[in-house]
Amino acid sequence: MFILINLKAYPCDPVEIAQAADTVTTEHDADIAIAPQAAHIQRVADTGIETWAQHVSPVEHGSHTGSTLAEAPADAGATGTLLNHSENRRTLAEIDASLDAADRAGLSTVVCANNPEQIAAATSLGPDAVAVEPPELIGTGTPVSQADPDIVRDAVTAVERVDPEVDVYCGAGISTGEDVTSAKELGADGVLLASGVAKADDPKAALESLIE
Ligand SMILES: O=C(CO)COP(=O)(O)O
Repeated sequence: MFILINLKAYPCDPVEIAQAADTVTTEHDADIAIAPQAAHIQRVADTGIETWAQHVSPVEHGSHTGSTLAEAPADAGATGTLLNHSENRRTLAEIDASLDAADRAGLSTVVCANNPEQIAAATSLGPDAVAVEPPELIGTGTPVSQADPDIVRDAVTAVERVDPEVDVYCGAGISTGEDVTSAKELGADGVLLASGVAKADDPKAALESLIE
């Protein structure tokens, strides 16, 4: 199971979390990546942990002040990017153009979506993976795999119908190894989480509990 940890804009130490994730990854042969703030990508990537951007803009080189050109996080060491997170929703046209930008920069892609219908639409754009995250469960500590298992099952079915090559992740409220196992049993290839690690008093212990 791939475990992608989105640090959002939480007041955490991204390098401390990255170092802990790198240690846990090595000690337990786990598959963990960290998505920090854009300005922290280089320092996080320098720890050796797989590093992702939280978003890249749907632009090429040019007059795009304030945008995140896909090549910038890639140059800083990122190998993938989230797109269309629930807290950063984009139009279908923008997601499509951001996917082109990520491809151009050699970044892997996960397109987030609220429900199986949006997951089907996102899958049709050809990302590497999609992630279903019901917004009402984000940050609650109540795992989607427990509160709404059908949304995960239906997302998996939707992806199989549109493009079985695309991986399916789920997220919202995930914080324990049990949650990760439940997600796997529902057919997910990975999980996306944030507060369970970014807000933990002991991020290393939180990471270890995820892969138990
Ligand atoms: O939005 C999320 C990951 O991108 C999920 O957040 P929580 O893990 O805090 O529920």
